[in-house]
Amino acid sequence: MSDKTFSLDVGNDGVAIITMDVPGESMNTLRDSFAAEVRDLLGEIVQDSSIKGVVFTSGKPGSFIAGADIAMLAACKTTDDAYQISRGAQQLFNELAALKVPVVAAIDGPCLGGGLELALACDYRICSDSAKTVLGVPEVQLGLLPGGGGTQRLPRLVGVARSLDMMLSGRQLRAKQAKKFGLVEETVPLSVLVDVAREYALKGKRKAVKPNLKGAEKLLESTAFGRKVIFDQAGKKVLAKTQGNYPAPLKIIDCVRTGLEKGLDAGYEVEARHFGELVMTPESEALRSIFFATTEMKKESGAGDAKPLPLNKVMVLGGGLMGGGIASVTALKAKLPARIKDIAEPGLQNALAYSYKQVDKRVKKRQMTPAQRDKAMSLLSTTTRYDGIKDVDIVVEAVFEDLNLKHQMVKDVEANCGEHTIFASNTSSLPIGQIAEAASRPDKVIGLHYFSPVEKMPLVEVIAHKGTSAETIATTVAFARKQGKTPIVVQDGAGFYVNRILALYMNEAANLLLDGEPVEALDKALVKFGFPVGPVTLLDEVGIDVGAKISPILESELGSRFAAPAAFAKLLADDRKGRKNGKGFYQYGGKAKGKKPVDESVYQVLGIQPQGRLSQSELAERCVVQMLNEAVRCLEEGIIASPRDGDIGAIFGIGFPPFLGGPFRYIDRLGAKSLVERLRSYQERFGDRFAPADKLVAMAEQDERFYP
Ligand SMILES: C[C@H](O)CC(=O)SCCNC(=O)CCNC(=O)[C@H](O)C(C)(C)COP(=O)(O)OP(=O)(O)OC[C@H]1O[C@@H](n2cnc3c(N)ncnc32)[C@H](O)[C@@H]1OP(=O)(O)O
Repeated sequence: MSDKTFSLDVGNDGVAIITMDVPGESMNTLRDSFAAEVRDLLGEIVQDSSIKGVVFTSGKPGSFIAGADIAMLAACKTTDDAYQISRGAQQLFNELAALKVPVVAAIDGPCLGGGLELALACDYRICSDSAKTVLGVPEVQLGLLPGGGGTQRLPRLVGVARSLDMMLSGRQLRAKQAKKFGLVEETVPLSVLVDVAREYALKGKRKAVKPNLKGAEKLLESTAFGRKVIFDQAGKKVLAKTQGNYPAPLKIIDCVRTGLEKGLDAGYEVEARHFGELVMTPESEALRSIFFATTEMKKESGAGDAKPLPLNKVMVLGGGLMGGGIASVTALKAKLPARIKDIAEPGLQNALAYSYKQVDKRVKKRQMTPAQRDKAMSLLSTTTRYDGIKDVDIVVEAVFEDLNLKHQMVKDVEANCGEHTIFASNTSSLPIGQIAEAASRPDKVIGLHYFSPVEKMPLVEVIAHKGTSAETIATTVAFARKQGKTPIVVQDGAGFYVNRILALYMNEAANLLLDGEPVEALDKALVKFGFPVGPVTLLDEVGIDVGAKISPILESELGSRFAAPAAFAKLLADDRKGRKNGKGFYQYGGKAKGKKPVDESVYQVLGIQPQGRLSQSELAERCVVQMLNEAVRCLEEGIIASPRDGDIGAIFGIGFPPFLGGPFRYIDRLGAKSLVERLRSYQERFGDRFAPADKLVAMAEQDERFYP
């Protein structure tokens, strides 16, 4: 194996092919140490007068370049280290762009971040139409900005508004969309990719780069005033979305603006400066940690060396919202046949309609063809009886939260399915060990807890009870992954991990409400803190009745700190269930989308006078410290295996602010000692529900951290 990353091959037609293939890696990423090798090749090209054009391609099938090596960025010790990386990339790409002969990027697979910036420095970009081909600048999701000249080249190629959309969202465009955006010249089948790129390489140097804009878009972008409107709007949108918690987006806007107002040199300089600053921020460190954690988790079986069993056929019990969602991701994402069973036809029709809606949405967005939709739907079948299921590999039950009913399901499945069939329960509150008591093969019983809406929420908890076999765990983890989920394996116990930490946070919000803090003030405070929605909105969404059902289970299993405030019973007595029956903390009558007004009559029902006394930060802190403390208890009790799993679980399951990196990273940032002090001061004022976890106290005494 060659120890070189780049090779040069000049064809008889005078086209030189540069192939990038980082030795020993599954994916190409860019490192500053490659610069010398690339410069040597560029020197050779300049020297060779027979070369008429260059094609830049990858030697790894299905992987162009996934961006700069994130580990290299994480290793930066100072702002200047990161500034130099950005400057180095800009210079190298400028040298590539300055070649006298045309350069064409032939793209197959991910072309992201620095990879796209390299492609942008080429005269032409041709990409394959393969499903793996995606183009984008996802740096913002790492708390960064495109630091290889992307903030300057992208707006000049696709326009200001489109480039801001790409850079501020970090979204990845598929081949067709990339063509529409003017990002690539052509999308072609992989088999002819390099041939077409060769033809472009012989076309001559590209003269001018101009975005392909029409109508109002063109008009707006062609004047300084119009561009100012775009920047101002983007800035406002960013602040509303990020609540000022993420520094990268505003810096991205600044780079684009500077470059367009003051010229390329000023633009490159500000890009590198901001890039250097961002790499060293705690927000970027936290966001990078999520990338490292999820990449690591993709390789884990969830049960040591255990290997997953093959999965060919799935059954879903219950055609409700959860069952429908589970069947839908099984067919659509995992591409496995799923048989849905319900006691009555209407449930089955609902489940099918639900799945159809999901796939049809994708057809409307042109992410799928009608034929692909029909193929996905053909994987779903329905039944009201246990028939045609002898060979199913896994049954996911999503019926009512009733232990007797679940016991019956276990028995039915054992009687009708094969010896190897796994019984996975989507319970959100019942201990899996109790469900397994009805099983003659308890090693095949496991929990598989999805979050609603199933197709959107990325997390699942895989819950092993004491008797679950390692093979069952590994198979269930593999199944969840096929469905596009990030699974964390947790131990059995009331509320498992996610609902357990969420319950205490929600209870504290309820306590604050009963102390007279207004509904909007609470929701605003936690949204400002970084959660996607506030706790009161969340309770309305989840259902006040659902919360009321779970609380007593948690209280009896885990202790009085889980007791829901007694006054909440009055809400149910007033038939307030939340959004589902149009009656909760907010009003749901109006047709208008967006923010709903608070239903002020709720204060009367609860017997309180709303009167905001506490600051936003105190409101947020009181709820959040409860969540942090309980997360530590879960680690202490072995409910979660590691701080990493606890962080990913909270971010993907609840929307814990990603820029804080999860509860455990956030505790490290606060310091265990300072958290214990805050908890103790609340404990003195409000009682033992704030008593700090033993592990936290011990860590505070030893001045320890969860992460090195
Ligand atoms: C100066 C520049 O502007 C700065 C930058 O470019 S910052 C980087 C921007 N790029 C990104 O954020 C892309 C990050 N990568 C991804 O999103 C995904 O890996 C992907 C969509 C490319 C592929 O996903 P998937 O097929 O599921 O493969 P995945 O398991 O994630 O990755 C495969 C391998 O590539 C590695 N990898 C992918 N992108 C990487 C990156 N940018 N840096 C370091 N390693 C990377 C992964 O760690 C993994 O390594 P392993 O095989 O040793 O575990």
